[in-house]
Amino acid sequence: MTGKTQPEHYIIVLTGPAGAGKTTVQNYLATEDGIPKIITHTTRAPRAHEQPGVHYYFETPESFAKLDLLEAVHYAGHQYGSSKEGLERAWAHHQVASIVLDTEGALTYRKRLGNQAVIIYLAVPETQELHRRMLQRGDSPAAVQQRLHSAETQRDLELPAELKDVGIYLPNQDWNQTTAQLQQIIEKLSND
Ligand SMILES: Nc1ncnc2c1ncn2[C@@H]1O[C@H](COP(=O)(O)OP(=O)(O)OP(=O)(O)O)[C@@H](O)[C@H]1O
Ligand SMILES: Nc1nc2c(ncn2[C@@H]2O[C@H](COP(=O)(O)O)[C@@H](O)[C@H]2O)c(=O)[nH]1
Repeated sequence: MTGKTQPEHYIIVLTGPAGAGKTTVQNYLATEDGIPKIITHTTRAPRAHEQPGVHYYFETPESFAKLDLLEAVHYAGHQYGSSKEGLERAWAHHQVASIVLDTEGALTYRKRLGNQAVIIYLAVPETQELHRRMLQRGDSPAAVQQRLHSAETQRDLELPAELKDVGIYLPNQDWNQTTAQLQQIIEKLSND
């Protein structure tokens, strides 16, 4: 026995409105810091570039109903959910993992995991910029309109009041500034 305590495990929860850059940041953390991504489940159809098991596990409403999920939400007409098994698999080999969630999911993770859930809210204040980014990503104009007008995207334009004291508010406009702030957060977690 060395008396040394085990390092804490963390889950970086990337949240914010549609098009804010959550997936882009998740990919960056995987490439730059070797932080594994937790793949979630959805009933929505894959986008042109998306592959099953890489971007999402794509489900039918029937297969989704059979999953054992840590949390699940409805977002813009589709179901999304994340499994406890996915988190445990990532934590078996890594101290830190990441997941992309809407703000409702972020709240659930915080309530269930406390300080182990590190909430990063990616902020892009101008709706026009979100619109531009989704079009640039290849979404159809109709899909962008539907997404931006959904109650969930409107809600996620702000960090929820319950997360104001615990979430990290990270404006994602200048990419160099975003990555500099991300590296500070990762360094702090690694030293814990
Ligand atoms: N700082 C940035 N400046 C300019 N464009 C950016 C920036 N960050 C991300 N993007 C671009 O914005 C688009 C949307 O990013 P991304 O798909 O990561 O958003 P998201 O938050 O995951 O969206 P959704 O919730 O709809 O899946 C992408 O084309 C991405 O390259
Ligand atoms: N609460 C959860 N939210 C999730 C999950 N997987 C993704 N998401 C969020 O849904 C919206 C829409 O995603 P999109 O890929 O269709 O643009 C976005 O905010 C994601 O962060 C999940 O398992 N649980």
